[in-house]
Parts: sequence; C-alpha cells; structure tokens
Amino acid sequence: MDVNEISEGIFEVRKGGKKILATKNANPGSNVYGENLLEEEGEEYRAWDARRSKLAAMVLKKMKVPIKSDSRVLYLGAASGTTVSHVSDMLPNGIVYAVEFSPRTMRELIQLCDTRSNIVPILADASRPKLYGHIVEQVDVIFQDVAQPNQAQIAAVNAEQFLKDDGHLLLSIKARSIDTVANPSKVFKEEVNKLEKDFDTQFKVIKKHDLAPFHEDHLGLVAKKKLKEN
Ligand SMILES: C[S@@+](CC[C@H](N)C(=O)[O-])C[C@H]1O[C@@H](n2cnc3c(N)ncnc32)[C@H](O)[C@@H]1O
Repeated sequence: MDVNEISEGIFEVRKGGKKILATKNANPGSNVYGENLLEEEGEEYRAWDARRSKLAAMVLKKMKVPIKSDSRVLYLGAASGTTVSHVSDMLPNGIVYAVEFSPRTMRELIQLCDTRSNIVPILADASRPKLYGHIVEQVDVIFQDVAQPNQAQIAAVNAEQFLKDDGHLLLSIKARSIDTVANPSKVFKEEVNKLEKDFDTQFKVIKKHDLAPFHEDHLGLVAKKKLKEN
C-alpha cells in the first residue's frame, strides 16, 4: 500500500493496483457509512466514495479544495453526515458547522457528533442564516449541497453573513432541482450568472466542473467573494 497526500488532509491510497481516495480516520477503529478502513504505518484511512459525495467528486475532477487542518467550515445540506465525516477528518484543529433542516437525518448526524468533537450540528433552514448567526463564526470555507431551486441565493446570503473576505465557496449545483426539463448546461450558465451578479454578495467563479459520471447533471464550482469597493 502506498499513500500520497494530494491536498491538505486528502489522500490517494494505492492498493492492489487501485487508487482509492481517502481521509485519515479521526476516530480510528470505526467507520461511518460502511466505508472501507485502510491501514498503513500505524495510520488508519477511510475510503471516500465519490459516488456518495459531491466534494469527493470535485477532488477527483482535480478541483482544488481549500480546506486546511485548522479551517472553519460551514457545511450547508449536511444530511446524515457522509461527507461531513470526511471534512471532520480533514480538520484536526478546525471545526465544521453542519446545517441540515430534516429532523430525521439530523438524528443520525447527532450520533456522528458523539464520536467527533469538531462537528457542530445545526437543525435549521440554510436559507435563513440569521437563525444560526449566534452559533456560527466567520468561516474560511462554505460548502453547499442543498438541492434547492434557490441554491445560488442560499450561497449568497450565507456568504454575506459568514464567509471571510478571503474565504472560498464550494458549491454543488443540481440542475434538476432548479429546472426539471431545461438543458443542464443552460441551467448551470444561469446559476453562475446569478452568483456573479444577482445578490448583495457576489462571487468570482474560479473553477467549475461537471461532476459526471459520479453525479449526473451536477456542476461543482469553486468561487471567491467579490469584495465591495468603498
Ligand atoms: C444531497 S443531500 C446532501 C448530502 C450530503 N452533502 C453528503 O454528501 O453527505 C441534500 C441535503 O440538504 C438538505 N437540505 C435541503 N434544503 C435545505 C435547506 N434549505 N436547509 C438545510 N438543509 C437543506 C436535505 O434535507 C438533504 O439532507
């Protein structure tokens, strides 16, 4: 087995001729969603499946993930914590604020928090950031995967309130949640336009990539805030 760190906290494990994306297990000896555990030189890694994670798909599409070991991350659309658990692995000195509005999924996410102290679970609607403004601090990264028709607006209002001026937005846009019949590339173009122009907080898109074949009709996007001129 051969292990190579391809981005801070993200590893490529070569085993039996296969390349496996992985993070270093912050809770050794246990997995989260049935993923494989891989051992090398006293360290344990958790295989990270790009078909179950837009963020992992973005990594495999060679999109730079600007998460560092001490980052503050706001994660919108946490679900039961599949990807949040890998973000938690990447943050030995950081914290991830995980927002999810479904109480049923939140129950599973809370179980994950029992074993990982760097996840702050927040049961709230991500389109209303004022409701969790007293919990979340200024963050280095917002990752959003919410599958809503107003995805761009949700990103903008959260960035307005929480994203540091030099922070990054990582966004997964699901075309079918915005328009079920339109051509996805048309939807993506319109969403990028909205992010660049429509809201009080505007973004400069640095990189975008289709996430197929891992996630059909999804666009992964990395952006920075456009700073307001005085
Ligand atoms: C595609 S799933 C997220 C999967 C997760 N990111 C992962 O990789 O493990 C989308 C999640 O967003 C949640 N969601 C949708 N709209 C939301 C909103 N306005 N506020 C908070 N959560 C929302 C859904 O309940 C669902 O759990």
